[in-house]
Amino acid sequence: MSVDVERISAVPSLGKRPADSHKGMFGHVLVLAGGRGMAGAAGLVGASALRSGAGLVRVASPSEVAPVVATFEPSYMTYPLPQDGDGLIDFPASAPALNRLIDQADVLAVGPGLGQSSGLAQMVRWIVQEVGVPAVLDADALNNLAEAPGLLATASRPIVVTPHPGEFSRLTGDSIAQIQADREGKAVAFARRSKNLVVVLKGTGTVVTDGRRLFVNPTGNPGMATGGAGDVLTGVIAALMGQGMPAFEAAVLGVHAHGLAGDIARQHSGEVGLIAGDIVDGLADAFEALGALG
Ligand SMILES: NC(=O)C1=CN([C@@H]2O[C@H](COP(=O)(O)OP(=O)(O)OC[C@H]3O[C@@H](n4cnc5c(N)ncnc54)[C@H](OP(=O)(O)O)[C@@H]3O)[C@@H](O)[C@H]2O)[C@@H](O)CC1
Ligand SMILES: Nc1ncnc2c1ncn2[C@@H]1O[C@H](COP(=O)(O)OP(=O)(O)O)[C@@H](O)[C@H]1O
Ligand SMILES: [Mg+2]
Repeated sequence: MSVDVERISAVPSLGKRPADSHKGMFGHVLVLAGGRGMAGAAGLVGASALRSGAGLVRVASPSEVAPVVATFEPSYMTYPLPQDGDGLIDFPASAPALNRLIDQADVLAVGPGLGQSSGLAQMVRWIVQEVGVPAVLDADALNNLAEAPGLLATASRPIVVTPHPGEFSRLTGDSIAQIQADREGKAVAFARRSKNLVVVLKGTGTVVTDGRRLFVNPTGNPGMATGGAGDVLTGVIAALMGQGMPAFEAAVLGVHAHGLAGDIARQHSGEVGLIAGDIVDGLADAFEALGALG
């Protein structure tokens, strides 16, 4: 179906770092992710944000999950939050700690592995409505918003949402088949709910749109159909926003670099053996390649 938007094919680049760079110049990312049994999701977001150039990454998770997340990667910091009986972040009990962490953050990456609860639904609504820091919302951040997707229209700062078709179906009420039949049109319509909203509708040929512009990603491969591949994308886009890229540009570069990292990972692991950590490992070469082109 044809959509009335400006089609973008050029991929923005990060630019060269000045010789006197320091980590304060490249953004502090706060990751809110992980729940009982899903420590890996938090680790993948944090590691991919670091591999995408973030100056500093903090990962906050439920108290039983945070020490596990800490064992994956020494280069990010981890913060245990009060948890409920199911091992999920307890909100509003976590609000004071979250306020302190958010004060130190340039961008939030929220959702992978969080789980769903009434407290988490309250937390995500609070983040959308009350918190002024730009954010990437993925996975359970979106599932917890499914009862009130209209709140995204009220966003007063840039928000990037990164649903796969199943999550987009929960947000919009359309079936997965309806979404897949009109990926561009559905993504553009949703993005037009707010001037601050960027939609990244994932899957083969991921669609990125702010409602005015549209990019369809050519990179990536079926080896990326593996658990955690999307968690990696969340960290990539957040890191690029933290480095000062506007949300739409960060989403376009992030999606492109993530797919390229997957293509690089395929050279080593093949499509069958590829796992999400291989995509994290491919990011360094992907950004090197894009830097050389840009
Ligand atoms: N290591 C960890 O800790 C990991 C933790 N993770 C965390 O797990 C949580 C649950 O997330 P999830 O995505 O696995 O489950 P869910 O939202 O029910 O999605 C499945 C539904 O979506 C659909 N669907 C999806 N893609 C589609 C496509 N391209 N095209 C078409 N349909 C598509 C699919 O449809 P189906 O094929 O079944 O018809 C099905 O209905 C979440 O918090 C996540 O962050 C994971 O990241 C893994 C690693
Ligand atoms: N066949 C494919 N071609 C290109 N990209 C793919 C393919 N399959 C999956 N991906 C990418 O992998 C990621 C999967 O994300 P998601 O479904 O959220 O996984 P998870 O929640 O397990 O991390 C998305 O970025 C998606 O575009
Ligand atoms: Mg996902």
